[in-house]
Amino acid sequence: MADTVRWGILGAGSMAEAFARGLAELPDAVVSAVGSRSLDRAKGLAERLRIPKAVGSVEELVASPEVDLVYVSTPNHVHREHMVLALGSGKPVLCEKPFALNAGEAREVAELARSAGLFCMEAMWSRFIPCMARLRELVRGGTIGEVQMLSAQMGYPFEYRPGGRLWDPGQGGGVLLDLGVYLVSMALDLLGPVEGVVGFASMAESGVDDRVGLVLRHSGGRLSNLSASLTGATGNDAVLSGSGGLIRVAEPFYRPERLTVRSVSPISPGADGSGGGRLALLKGMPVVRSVARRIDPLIDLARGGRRDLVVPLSGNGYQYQAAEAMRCLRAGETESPVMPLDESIAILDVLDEVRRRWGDLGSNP
Ligand SMILES: NC(=O)C1=CN([C@@H]2O[C@H](COP(=O)(O)OP(=O)(O)OC[C@H]3O[C@@H](n4cnc5c(N)ncnc54)[C@H](OP(=O)(O)O)[C@@H]3O)[C@@H](O)[C@H]2O)C=CC1
Ligand SMILES: O=C1CO[C@H](CO)[C@@H](O)[C@@H]1O
Repeated sequence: MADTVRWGILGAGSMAEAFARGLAELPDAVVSAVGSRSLDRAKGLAERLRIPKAVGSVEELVASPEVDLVYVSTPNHVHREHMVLALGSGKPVLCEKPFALNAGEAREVAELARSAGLFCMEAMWSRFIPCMARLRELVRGGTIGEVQMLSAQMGYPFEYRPGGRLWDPGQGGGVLLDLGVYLVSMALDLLGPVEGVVGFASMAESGVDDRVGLVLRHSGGRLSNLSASLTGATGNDAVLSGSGGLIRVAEPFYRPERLTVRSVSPISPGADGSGGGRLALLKGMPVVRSVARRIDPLIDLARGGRRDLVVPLSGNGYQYQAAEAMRCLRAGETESPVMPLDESIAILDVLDEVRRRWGDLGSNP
């Protein structure tokens, strides 16, 4: 492999452009070709970003000899087909989220990539943002004790456009596949494998899910409480709770630059329920005991302290996942340890189960 990795971008829409702009942060990456169904659209992007080659079909793009690595940024319903074409042409692949429409499709692609010995990864860019790497370090280092729960939300009031990719069931639209995928990815990343899931949704007129609420049960009794919306604003932040404190991941949690860590020491109620070990402290305070009991957790927060950690990102943040794909390619690794194929399959297993249960629970029309 030459020093510079030559990317071929499949799709010429908004994400294709954002990804190409992100790549500009990497001195050892170039975009050598872009392809879309419409040659004009591919040419438009090529002109704007000075990409040397534009083609008007998926087949031409994946067959291009000047492409080392294909980035798939077409709509969800064609991810499987486009990855199969790229891998079939002997090209490693980075594919936009969601990796596929369901876990069955994801397993098929994973098998193909593995049997061909080619690199393949879902472009779950949030996992590669430096602040998220720092969060994983904190969690593994026991900063908040035993990690027990995640609460996260993601939502924006998108304009309702029935033919658009978000709203069209035929293109794999819906909030679960567009935004829910980030929430479930984060939950799996931080709390481990999922053993059970329940969820409710509201449905848009077009037939896609436009709001969802999920509870995931992870191994060891850990829980995630997740919600997503295509119709309204949410906090877009996340809180990870542990036996010894909590970490707040600042908005937007999928591309964060700040973590707030709060330590909370254990509350051990005495025989009289007055706060036990805190008694000495409480006694010194000019408050009655019943009030002290109520503010005990707040005292703990104040004593444990609060730390803000700022971990800035550069550019638009899409380059970090690309850098990992390039590292893997050079190292001869066919999967990234940060986002292996089994993780993409596990995410879709959860999304499949939620969708299956909606029917079971009769929560939707
Ligand atoms: N990581 C992130 O932050 C984001 C990720 N995404 C993901 O990126 C993907 C694309 O989204 P976005 O860029 O917004 O979508 P756009 O509609 O803006 O672009 C889609 C592109 O795919 C092409 N295309 C559509 N259908 C086909 C087909 N059947 N065969 C070949 N090309 C096709 C279109 O070109 P043509 O007109 O020529 O067909 C167009 O260039 C989605 O999977 C989405 O989930 C999206 C936004 C943000
Ligand atoms: O992946 C995504 C990231 O966030 C966007 C909202 O800002 C989504 O619409 C998009 O699909």
